[in-house]
Parts: sequence; C-alpha cells; structure tokens
Amino acid sequence: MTVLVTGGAGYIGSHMVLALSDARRPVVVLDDLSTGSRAAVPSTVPLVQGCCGDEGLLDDVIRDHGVTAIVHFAGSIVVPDSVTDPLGYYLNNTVRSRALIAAAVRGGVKSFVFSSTAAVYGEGAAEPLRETAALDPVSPYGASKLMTERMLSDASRAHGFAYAALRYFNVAGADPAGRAGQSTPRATHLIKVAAEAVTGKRDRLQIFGDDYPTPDGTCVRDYIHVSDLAKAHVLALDHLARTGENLVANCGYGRGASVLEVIESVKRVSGVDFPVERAPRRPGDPALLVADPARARTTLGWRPDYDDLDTIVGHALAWERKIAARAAAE
Ligand SMILES: NC(=O)c1ccc[n+]([C@@H]2O[C@H](COP(=O)([O-])OP(=O)(O)OC[C@H]3O[C@@H](n4cnc5c(N)ncnc54)[C@H](O)[C@@H]3O)[C@@H](O)[C@H]2O)c1
Ligand SMILES: O=c1ccn([C@@H]2O[C@H](COP(=O)(O)OP(=O)(O)O[C@H]3O[C@H](CO)[C@@H](O)[C@H](O)[C@H]3O)[C@@H](O)[C@H]2O)c(=O)[nH]1
Repeated sequence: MTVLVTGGAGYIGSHMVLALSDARRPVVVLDDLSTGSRAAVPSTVPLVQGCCGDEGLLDDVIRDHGVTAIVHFAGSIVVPDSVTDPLGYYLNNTVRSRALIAAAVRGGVKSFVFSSTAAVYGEGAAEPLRETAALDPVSPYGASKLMTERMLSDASRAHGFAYAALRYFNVAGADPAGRAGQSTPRATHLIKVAAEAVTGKRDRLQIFGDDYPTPDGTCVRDYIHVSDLAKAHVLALDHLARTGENLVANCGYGRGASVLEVIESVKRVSGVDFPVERAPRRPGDPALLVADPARARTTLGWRPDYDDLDTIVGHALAWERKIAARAAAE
C-alpha cells in the first residue's frame, strides 16, 4: 500500500510527503535532486535518487516497495524557461511522464495523481476558470502538462487504472509547523522572490508588466497554500481508491490577487519596505488566472484551512527567515 511520490524532494512534493507521513501512510520518494534537496525528505522516508523517466529503475521501485499509487510531482516548472527551452520541457514533463505511466501500467498500479496546472487553459476563457474551459496553453510548459493529461486519459481507458489531474493555480506558503517550505535555488515565484527581498537575499523585486488588461495593470493569480494543496492530493488518492473514477480538478481558492496586491501583503506582513521596480512583460505570462474550485469541493470534499493571502505570505516569510538564519550560521 505504498505511495510513490516523484519529485518528493521538491517544494510541493515535500509537503505531500509530510501529509502522507502524518497520516501514517507508507511513502517512497523518487527524485533526481535537480531542484529538490535530500534535506527536504524526512529521514524516516526512503529516497531513491534517479530520474522518473528511467523505466528499469521505476520497475524496481514499484516492485521492491509494493507501490499501489503514484503521485507525480517531478518536472520542470518555470513558465518563461519553457519558452526558451521548449524541447527540454517536453522531454522532462511529457516524455518522462510517459515512461512513468508505462511503468505504472506494467506494475499494476491502480491510482495515479498528476501535478497539472492552470497553464493548460487558454487566454480569454471566462473567469473564474472551470475545468470545462477551453484548453489552449500559452506556454510550452502548459502544453507539456496538457499532453500528459491526455496520455493519462487514454492510458487509463486502455489499461484500467484511475487518475486525478489536479490543475494547481499559484502555489505558495510553507508548512505552518515550519517543517518544510520552498528552498528552490534561483526561485522565480513571486511570493518566494518577495520573501527573499525581505531577508536581503535579493536587493529588489521587479514587476513584470504593468500594462495588462487587469484592474491595476499587473497580472492576477489565485494563490493557494501548499498545505491545502497537499490535503487535496490525499483526498484525491482516497477518491481514486474508493471510486476508481477519474478526476480533473482545479486547485485554487477562486479569488485573484494582483502582483501589486501581493507586494503590499508581503510588505505589510513582514514590516519591511524593499525596493520595487517596473520591468517589461515576461514571456508566456497570461494576464489573469483564477480558479473555480467547485469541483474539488464537491467531489473531494476539500475544505481549505489557509485561504487568506496574508496567512500564506506569513508562512512563506517564516520559512524564508528560518533558512536565511540557517545559511548565516553555516
Ligand atoms: N509551484 C507551483 O506554483 C506549481 C503550479 C502548478 C503546477 N506545479 C507542478 O507541481 C510540481 C511540483 O512543483 P514544485 O513547485 O514543487 O517544483 P520543484 O522544482 O520544487 O519540485 C520538482 C521536483 O522534481 C524533481 N525532478 C525534476 N525532474 C525530475 C526527473 N526527471 N526525475 C526525478 N525528479 C525530478 C526535482 O529535483 C524537484 O525535487 C511540478 O510538476 C509543477 O509543474 C507547480
Ligand atoms: O519577480 C517576479 C516574479 C513574478 N512576477 C509576476 O508574478 C506573477 C506570478 O508569477 P510566478 O509566481 O512566477 O508564477 P506563474 O508564472 O504564474 O506560474 C506558477 O503558477 C502556474 C499556475 O498558475 C503554474 O503552472 C506554474 O508552474 C507556476 O510556476 C506573474 O505575473 C509574474 O510575471 C513578477 O512580477 N516578478
């Protein structure tokens, strides 16, 4: 009854490992440590260092650990990087996911939860976005994820397993107990970058574009707390085991915040006023991404615990200060 968590040494994956461990569910992590770190995985959880596209390794891990479910976080995640390196993104996100799905089929794994993204939706769809909105990704990143959703749909029909594709909106924050957080080197995510500006790791924050068709001209996103997201994954695993029915569901709160509103929140919660400068638009950025989370609520019974921007920012800041203090002591 072991859950294989690919990318479990990364930001979201490490919170999922904590959620599963807290629920006393056996877990094994597969991670190549390209952006994740060994320290993010509790010492009680086995970590296999390797690639989720290595079919021989996958067969061994599934057999040796008695894997019955897979939660697949491993992948490349930076939207603008996918614009400059699309083939790298299709390799790591699409080709390697295919290898993992094939290994799951060979190993008789019955449940598969996949990290999809709001970036699969097209521009111009009615907001908040429902799962039925048009799928027309702006970036190669979104396309690489949409292809994996399609492979899961086709393979589940042909081979008799159930999958959940959870389309995350913007994930932020950290474990409220301070056990995990975002430690990604060269992070690009807005709240993480702003938290680094608070601790002095960065000397300023840039706003990428202030001429979008949004109320204040900056991009609007639906920021979701990473622990609420992990909770949705645990519920999705239960749903798949109980019903055997596939699920595609948004994970967001249904409320947007602009880049300027996020910066205000970070300054307010931290009490630190860091320099901010206007910069050109970043390639691949849609103006507005806000979820309609109704399906996750009704199908999974998902009820978020941290649906508040200042709370998310507060947890992100607490983690950032903790790792900054640790780095200073080294
Ligand atoms: N962070 C967000 O806001 C967000 C939003 C939507 C979707 N997602 C998706 O969630 C997942 C996790 O994202 P994250 O923010 O935790 O990123 P992350 O970079 O912290 O985690 C990814 C993990 O996968 C590992 N990895 C990458 N390629 C691998 C490979 N080929 N084989 C084995 N391990 C590999 C990395 O070392 C890392 O530990 C990704 O699939 C991402 O696309 C993230
Ligand atoms: O220093 C920065 C960093 C970001 N932004 C802006 O802030 C917004 C959010 O950007 P970011 O935090 O990098 O997240 P996204 O590019 O929206 O992408 C995240 O959220 C998507 C879902 O909405 C996921 O698919 C991606 O994996 C995840 O990286 C965007 O408008 C950025 O242009 C800035 O203005 N300055």
